[in-house]
Amino acid sequence: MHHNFINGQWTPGVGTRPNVNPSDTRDVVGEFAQADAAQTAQAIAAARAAFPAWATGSIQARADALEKIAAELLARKDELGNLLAREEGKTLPEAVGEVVRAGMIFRFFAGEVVRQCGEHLPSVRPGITVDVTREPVGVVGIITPWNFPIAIPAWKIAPALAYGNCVVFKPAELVPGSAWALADIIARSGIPPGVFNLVMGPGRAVGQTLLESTDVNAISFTGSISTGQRVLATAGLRGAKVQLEMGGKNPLIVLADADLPQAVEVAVQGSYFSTGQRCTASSRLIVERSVLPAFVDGVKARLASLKVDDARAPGTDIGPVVDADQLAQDELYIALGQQEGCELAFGGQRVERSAPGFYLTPALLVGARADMRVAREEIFGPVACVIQADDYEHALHLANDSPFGLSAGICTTSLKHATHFKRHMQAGMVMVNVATAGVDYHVPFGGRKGSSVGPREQGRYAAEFFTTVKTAYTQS
Ligand SMILES: NC(=O)c1ccc[n+]([C@@H]2O[C@H](COP(=O)([O-])OP(=O)(O)OC[C@H]3O[C@@H](n4cnc5c(N)ncnc54)[C@H](O)[C@@H]3O)[C@@H](O)[C@H]2O)c1
Ligand SMILES: O=S(=O)(O)c1ccc(CO)cc1
Repeated sequence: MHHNFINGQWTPGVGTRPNVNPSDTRDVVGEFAQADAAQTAQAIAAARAAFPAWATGSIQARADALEKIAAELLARKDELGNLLAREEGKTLPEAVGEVVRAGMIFRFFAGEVVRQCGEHLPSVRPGITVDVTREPVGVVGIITPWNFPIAIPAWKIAPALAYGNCVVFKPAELVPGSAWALADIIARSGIPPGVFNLVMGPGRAVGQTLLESTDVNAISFTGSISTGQRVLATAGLRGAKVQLEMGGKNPLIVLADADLPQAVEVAVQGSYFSTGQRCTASSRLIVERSVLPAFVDGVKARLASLKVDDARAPGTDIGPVVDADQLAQDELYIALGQQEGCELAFGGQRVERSAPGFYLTPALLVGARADMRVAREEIFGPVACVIQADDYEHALHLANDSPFGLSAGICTTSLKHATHFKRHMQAGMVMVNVATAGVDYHVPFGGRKGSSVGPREQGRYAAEFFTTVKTAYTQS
């Protein structure tokens, strides 16, 4: 049994929930505690009580704790990657890579603890000086989705702790294993009781309590648009600081002058790896007319070479979809795309493997138009659609015609078009001859329009959300 971690104690929940392997639904990864609103309130109270000492305590102790967490994550990358692949379904190399990303994030923020700085300025008034400093926000509620079970928690928890905040962490119901393992490592890192708390359980009980509690000063959320809107309406309305990372409908433009084999690889990597379950996945492939047939043939040939199988089997390129609901959603959109007039040029079929799992072949819809639902709504599976463009200007117009603005890419050998695209694409992250998915851990991450609310995550920009600025005037 895996308990919640509240005020330095492993604490049984009010119920339990099994964690099921999507590659083999007969395999139960473990039983995990489920909290209710009252237990969540205990965690919030513990974080509140721990905050004054943690916020003003030794920064060396903070840095040492984060470095210890980083070192253990990196040392156990294979074991934790195996757990992650087993509970979420991304392939073993992808899962090990995610654990390494989590370790590097903790290492980065261990360094940031001792690199915090402020400003000392002259005042416009004689005899007065001004200091601008950053202070922690307080108690931070961290609410995460299932698709990056350890990296997303790491990139919220590490900066929260580094800048002196206390944390109540509520992971997604589908992937408590990696969250629990991370909590276990944090619990042994030397941080005082109450500074970090893990509360597993349903969004409507645990998450909602975090949103409503006036003892929670900030909410950092990654997940769906609908839940994000609820976070904004509840926590935002009561004045909490709110950071939302939500969906994407990320375009990849392929121009006639692109290196075509490279463009095919960039498209396949971005659209289908990690089973397409990345908010940065390329789900709209916007292709200039003259190269469209060759591009589609290239993508189909590459997809045919991919092995869809158990996430942990050697040689698997694409693991299963995360659960039955997501599989049904993927299939619904594939059928909808065909009803809207697309041709299903490849895949989109359930496949049987040696064990019962949620296996779907990567689907390519050709002949999409910008107004179709498959071209506007996030599917969050191994499904991409191809939209024809007349030229670069048309392609850019189509790419920007979206309620989302997270990541966007272009494949071209034209410096002129690449430069124009980087400036005029309305997205938080733009890529030239690089997949829309696959980002560094030390630079800002986030989007525009309906994709994100609040300051960027990651790198030094994380300080914007996890600290609040103070201006001090001193008459000498
Ligand atoms: N932009 C990004 O950085 C990014 C990254 C990964 C995933 N996503 C998005 O996440 C979605 C998939 O993840 P998901 O299905 O886990 O999303 P989700 O919104 O269903 O759940 C996210 C988290 O919110 C919690 N939650 C649910 N109801 C809640 C409530 N009433 N109050 C508070 N918390 C509540 C869930 O329990 C979970 O922990 C996709 O839409 C994807 O685009 C975005
Ligand atoms: O684009 S990816 O590098 O795959 C990536 C990693 C982590 C996250 C977390 O939101 C998103 C995208």
